[in-house]
Amino acid sequence: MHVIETDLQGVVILEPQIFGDHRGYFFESFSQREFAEKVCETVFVQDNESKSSYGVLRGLHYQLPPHAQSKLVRVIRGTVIDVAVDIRRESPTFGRHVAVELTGENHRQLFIPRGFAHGFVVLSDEALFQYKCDNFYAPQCEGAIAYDDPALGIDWRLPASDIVVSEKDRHHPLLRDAVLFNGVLY
Ligand SMILES: Cc1cn([C@H]2C[C@H](O)[C@@H](COP(=O)(O)OP(=O)(O)O[C@H]3O[C@H](C)C(=O)[C@H](O)[C@H]3O)O2)c(=O)[nH]c1=O
Repeated sequence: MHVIETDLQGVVILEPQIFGDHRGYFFESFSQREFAEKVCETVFVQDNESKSSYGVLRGLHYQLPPHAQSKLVRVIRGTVIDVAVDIRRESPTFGRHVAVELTGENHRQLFIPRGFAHGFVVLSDEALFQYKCDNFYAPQCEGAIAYDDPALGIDWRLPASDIVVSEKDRHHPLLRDAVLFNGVLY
């Protein structure tokens, strides 16, 4: 597995070693040993899967401490732009984001540590999205910020008219207000 640093400390891209042959391909999609050796010691406790059609945007979500989650995300089929936003108020990269294209072909994964909001948008007709979390779902501690907050400057690569969100994701605060009204994000 090859690890690629990003502009945000701790957010890394993982490129697994793919073994292709006349039958197709094989790769280890996750190894606790290699992850601990090359990324960090964390124990994932929950696997999630979601399927979304073209234009669906899920995010920008996070869980507040003590239920904050690190996530290891990947696309089984399709293409997404996956985004992590630093929401740690004391961080020198507070409010900065990385955006990475994850596809069923490039097999890339993104590790998003605790302290980041996460979301993705689907560029293909459909995307099958799978991810590991190192803390359980805690809806009472869910937080979110507006995916289209101008201060974040995220290029979702689609016309706004193509973006499809849940009713919930239509009404999240700007990061600036979330800091004010959510108190400490982190
Ligand atoms: C996240 C989650 C949801 N659910 C249930 C709750 C709802 O009845 C249903 C759909 O939930 P939601 O609309 O919050 O799903 P997403 O919009 O994909 O939320 C996720 O979107 C972004 C991309 C994230 O990184 C988070 O993991 C998560 O917030 O699944 C569960 O039972 N367990 C869970 O861990």
